[in-house]
Amino acid sequence: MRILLFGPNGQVGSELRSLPWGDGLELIPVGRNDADLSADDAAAAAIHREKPDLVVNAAAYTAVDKAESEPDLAKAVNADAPGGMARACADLGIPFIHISTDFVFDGTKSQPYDEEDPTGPVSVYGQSKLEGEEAVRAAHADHLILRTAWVFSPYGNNFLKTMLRLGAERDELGIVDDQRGCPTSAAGIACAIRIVIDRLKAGEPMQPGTYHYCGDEPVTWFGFASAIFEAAAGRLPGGVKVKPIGTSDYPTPARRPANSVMSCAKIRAVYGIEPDDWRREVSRIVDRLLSESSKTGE
Ligand SMILES: NC(=O)C1=CN([C@@H]2O[C@H](COP(=O)(O)OP(=O)(O)OC[C@H]3O[C@@H](n4cnc5c(N)ncnc54)[C@H](OP(=O)(O)O)[C@@H]3O)[C@@H](O)[C@H]2O)C=CC1
Ligand SMILES: Cc1cn([C@H]2C[C@H](O)[C@@H](COP(=O)(O)OP(=O)(O)O[C@H]3O[C@@H](C)C(=O)[C@@H](O)[C@H]3O)O2)c(=O)[nH]c1=O
Ligand SMILES: [Mg+2]
Repeated sequence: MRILLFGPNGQVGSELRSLPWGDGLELIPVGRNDADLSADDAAAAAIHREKPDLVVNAAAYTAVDKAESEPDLAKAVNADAPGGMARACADLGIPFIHISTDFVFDGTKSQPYDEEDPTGPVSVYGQSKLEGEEAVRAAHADHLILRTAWVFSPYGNNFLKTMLRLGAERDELGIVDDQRGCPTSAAGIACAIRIVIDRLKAGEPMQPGTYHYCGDEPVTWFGFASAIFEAAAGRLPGGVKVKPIGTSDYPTPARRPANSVMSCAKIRAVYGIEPDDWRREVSRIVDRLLSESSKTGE
């Protein structure tokens, strides 16, 4: 089974590449140099060229604040490109796995969001990702849209790495304590996707549709930061104090949902995939990053 992967150098893409492949599964990475997803039809051309058995899209425009001033680029990468991928997959009659976000919700629900809950993005990024979902659904029935949230990993840009960097530079950090969500390791997302792939390899049809997959325990960004600094305890130069603040104390170009906690009941019921144990993953990744930086003397 040949699997074409868009976004191989992002957080999720890197974790997917680091899984053991072979044994009947071949991963074909298609990076920015092979296909610039802001260009019309680049994605479809790559799919028609490679004729894979499955396409996984881990590429996206993920700079939430910057997207407010680059809406056309965000839409091209997050909406038009996945739509083109889905159409090419439909042409070839192959399944398509796409990743979306908790930021498609407006955050006004007080309970965890289900897959059927109404969407209502409050940012350009969220709107572009929602348009991507809609384009995929319209183009190809045999799709799986995995909505995830608050992704962290040793790779690329993410909140965990930002906290370790700022924590080493500053004595005190104010972190918003009135936005709740579910942190999710990129490794957990890669594992979830791999479970779906292994089922396909075993000859089972995909159970198409939209699924939520995220960390098992909701927190605020302040709670997430606190967990990161607990995991790093005693190992950051100077130490750092984390202070809870309100959204209004930390103005940003993009609005973010106040509650984007998602229920993972559906993916557990259909695929037997358990939510991510994000606290365990935070410890593992903080240990890895701090031991790497102590070796390189950074
Ligand atoms: N990060 C998060 O907190 C969350 C992410 N998600 C979703 O999960 C998925 C994976 O996210 P994550 O791994 O964090 O993303 P990253 O930002 O780490 O990686 C995204 C990848 O997309 C590639 N890409 C961006 N623009 C283009 C382009 N024009 N042409 C080709 N490639 C491009 C980047 O390539 P390059 O390396 O060359 O820049 C990068 O490798 C995305 O769909 C995202 O929306 C959902 C919820 C939370
Ligand atoms: C750096 C920093 C951020 N914050 C706040 C701002 C914001 O509300 C929150 C998180 O900031 P970030 O910019 O790191 O996170 P952000 O890029 O908004 O994260 C989002 O990315 C996209 C791609 C998604 O799909 C979402 O699920 C989510 O993970 O923390 C502070 O309060 N203090 C700080 O010092
Ligand atoms: Mg960010």
